[in-house]
Amino acid sequence: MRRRYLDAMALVQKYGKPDIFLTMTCNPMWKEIQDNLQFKEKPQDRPDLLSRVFRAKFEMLKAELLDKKIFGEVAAFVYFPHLYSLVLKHMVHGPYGHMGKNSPCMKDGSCKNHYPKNFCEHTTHAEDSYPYYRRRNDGSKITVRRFELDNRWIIPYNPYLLALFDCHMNVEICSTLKLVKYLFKYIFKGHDLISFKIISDDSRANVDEIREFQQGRWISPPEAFWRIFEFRLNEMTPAVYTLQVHLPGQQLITFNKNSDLLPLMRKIDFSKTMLIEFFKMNKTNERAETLKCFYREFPEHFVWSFKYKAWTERKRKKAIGRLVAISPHEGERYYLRLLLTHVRAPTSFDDLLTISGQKMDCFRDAALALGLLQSDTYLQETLEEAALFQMPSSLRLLFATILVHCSPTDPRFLWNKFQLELSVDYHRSHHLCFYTAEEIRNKALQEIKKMVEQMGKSFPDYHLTTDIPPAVHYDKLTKEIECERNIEVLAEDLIMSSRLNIEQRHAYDLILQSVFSPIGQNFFVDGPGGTGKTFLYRSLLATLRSQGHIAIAVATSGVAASILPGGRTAHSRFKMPLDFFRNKTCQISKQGSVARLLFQSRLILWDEASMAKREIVEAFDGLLRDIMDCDLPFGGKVVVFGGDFRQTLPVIKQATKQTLIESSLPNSPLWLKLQKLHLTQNMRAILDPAFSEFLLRIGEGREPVDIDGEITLSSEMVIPYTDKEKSLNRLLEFVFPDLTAYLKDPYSMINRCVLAPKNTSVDEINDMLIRRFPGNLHVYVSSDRTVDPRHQGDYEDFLNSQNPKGLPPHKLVLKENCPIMLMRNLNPTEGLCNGTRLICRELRQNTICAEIAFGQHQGKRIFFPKIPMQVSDNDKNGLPFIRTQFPVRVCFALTINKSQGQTLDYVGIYLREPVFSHGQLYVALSRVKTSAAVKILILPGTFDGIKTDCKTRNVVFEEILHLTA
Ligand SMILES: Nc1ncnc2c1ncn2[C@@H]1O[C@H](COP(=O)(O)OP(=O)(O)OP(=O)(O)O)[C@@H](O)[C@H]1O
Repeated sequence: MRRRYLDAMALVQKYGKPDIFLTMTCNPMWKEIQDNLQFKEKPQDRPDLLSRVFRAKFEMLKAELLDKKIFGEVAAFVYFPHLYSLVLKHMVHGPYGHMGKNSPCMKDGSCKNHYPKNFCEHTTHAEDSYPYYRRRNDGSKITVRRFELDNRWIIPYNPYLLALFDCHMNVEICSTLKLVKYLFKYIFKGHDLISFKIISDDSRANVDEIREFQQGRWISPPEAFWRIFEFRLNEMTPAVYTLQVHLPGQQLITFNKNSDLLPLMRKIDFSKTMLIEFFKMNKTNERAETLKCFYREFPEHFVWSFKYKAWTERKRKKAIGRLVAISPHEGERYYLRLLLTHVRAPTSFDDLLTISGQKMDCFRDAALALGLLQSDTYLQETLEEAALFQMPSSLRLLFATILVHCSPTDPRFLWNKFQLELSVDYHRSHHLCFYTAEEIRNKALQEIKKMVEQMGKSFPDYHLTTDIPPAVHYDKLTKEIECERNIEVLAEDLIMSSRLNIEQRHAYDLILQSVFSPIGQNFFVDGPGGTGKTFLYRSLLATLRSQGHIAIAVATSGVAASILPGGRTAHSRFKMPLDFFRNKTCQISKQGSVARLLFQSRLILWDEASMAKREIVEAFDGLLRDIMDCDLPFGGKVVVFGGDFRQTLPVIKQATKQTLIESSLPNSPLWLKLQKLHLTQNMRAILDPAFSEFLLRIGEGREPVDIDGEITLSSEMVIPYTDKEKSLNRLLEFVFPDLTAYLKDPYSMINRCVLAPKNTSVDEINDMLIRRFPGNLHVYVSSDRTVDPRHQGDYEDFLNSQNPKGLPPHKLVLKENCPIMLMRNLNPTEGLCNGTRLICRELRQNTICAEIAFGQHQGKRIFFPKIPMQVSDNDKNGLPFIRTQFPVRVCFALTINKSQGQTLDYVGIYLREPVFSHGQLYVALSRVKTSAAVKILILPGTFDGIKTDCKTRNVVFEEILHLTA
């Protein structure tokens, strides 16, 4: 068994990805086969032997099954060259639904395991989701209990391992935390249980419920066999060392309750513990000195001898270390643990206490000085630090951000302490305008109030002063309108209308005509990437705004919103609930200021509507009908949607192709109500018509594919793969040829980007580039806490290792002048949306000062505090926690989905794995103006024997293109 297990592991290592695990059901037959055949060679080298055995067994079982008339339970017979095997009944799910209404998997009328699955040409492993296994629509069918089932009903299995070991065995990609939990549950859940009822023959006897229902333990014959022979049922590898953590002089010892303590005390050498010896090794052992390990990494390189109480160099076997869990209630011991998890190669307790040459009084202070703990006064320190910059208007925005996003315990204290710094510019102008101290104070307060209200909060809730005049009701109602009216119209946008091409001009005229006619129409501007949809919106917005009308601009994604003047995400503008699944209405009061704004608007533009779920657009329709008291679509307002269904569709976690298509706008009844305006001329790639034509073929899935379903890219576009490091360097050098040059002009870097399908690849590239970027490295460590404080001690390391989507990393590594992206909608009115790109200007301990890099607010300086951010409840890690960190991440590289809508000068596409969803390859390629401005690196997959430099997958859901044709 063990050998088989190791063989299986070898196979997995040979064929599998590093992040996979193996589950298997024990089968005593293996041992029998092994004993009988006396395998000298590895089984996979002797397919002829296996073939004989399996063939014989196959025939035997088939006969038996036929004899017992349970043939229907054999789902499929699979033949491999040289290998014969059976796929037993549990490899097929069903029949259920109309074929078997009482199937145990039926819940609320459908299968809780989501069978039948969709057909799928390739196995794809999307981000944060289960893998979608290949299920070819090749016409194969099997009859199970009178019903014909095809590939959609087959439970994932690994044909090679199945044939080799002849048992239900599968290899799964360990894609989610839930799956890991499931694996452990499988191993530790114990023996199968059944509940049985004993019915008395004598029906008149008294009913004894306790006797009637008993829980019985049922052991299957194979399990009994394994237990009798004491074979191992599972094993864990690598070994895990539990590392002790103790305060100085507080070493732990264990002893028998009957031990005589005095001799014991004399016998034990307290000077030697795992921790103290770890310190000693870091001072005296050459290897330890060069390795500079964290305490938890030490057992990977050294072995602890319990007998001699010493670490020696590890020669064999793998092991990893984990520090014992310590609750924050334990005080100093907890802080010591915190330091040990973040400080490399400490040489003593004193060394841990010494930070920047200064010895701290306790471990807590040391952790605080290293920024590992969030001090009670961190907000105060943040404001103190930012005040030194002497930029009072930015300081007021920071103050408002702190009020709204950081929930200070005593806002009034902060106001009293910093009111001078917050109003210093009014003090300066005091000599010119003769303001009184009271007036100056009120002016600063009014401005903070305005910002707080822009962020959607009520200013009086913060109780900064008692004497601030309450807002006039009318002001409250018009504040959103005022904000919209204050959006600056740029001169370059104003002249755009004179530069429109014929198609754009046609759309522009039609839309404006509708705006000024009594009954508003609704449009959908449909055009491939680069045909100037955004160009058209900008000219429309500029024309209407310059005439004093209200035109609202929203986009589905933050990045696309940041490109439009005054743009906001549709979610923030229409107050869509974050958990749209539970609550499907916009949180806007009909009497409120947003409703008034929508009422008065002449035009509402919604960019990248192809990325929005149809339910969101339907909720928006409901909102407008309600506000306008009109049952026409969108309440009779002129609403212009725009997008391209060749590009990426809504992002829905774990969604199948079917769900994605069903959730997109063309499946809504509203789609038919929208007048379609088509743009066809690619203005972005106007100078490279061949490239423009190639892009369309990619977008519409017309580029020819080979037998593996892959397209071939031109060799000029592809970076040849030699080895990962060299090829990746070539890609990065293409996009960022001279990183030092960007120090002088960081703006020249903002239109260069590496794109990748998944966040993991994006993080890899960002990490490489930030280290190569010139300048001093600043590492900001987040403080992570569980929502339920009781779990803090147990999960601290785990939380730090988590990198959930939408949250900044635990270790945020930044340098001055590097590009960053905002990860929260801090203040959309001031240009601070989720997706806004900025340039880091100054990095302090508690504040980051950055400059908006793009769009209408370009050049504006902003201070960011650390903000507590919570992972969404429905996140798959199953453990809600709060991370306090700067709400930004480095953005040399972006995911393809985030780049949608942008025009870039140079793009490097990093395909560590192929694209996994509709439109991704098209979006990535179509960001640039010519084919010379894009390079692609395709890493060979785990199973690719030969190099496939120029071949890659292009995922196009033709169904959605047919719907919109
Ligand atoms: N009429 C025009 N004259 C000059 N340049 C134009 C015109 N229309 C579009 N462009 C330019 O073409 C590029 C692409 O335009 P735009 O971003 O508006 O396209 P898009 O259709 O919104 O693309 P995507 O679907 O990728 O978001 C931009 O650089 C834009 O300035």
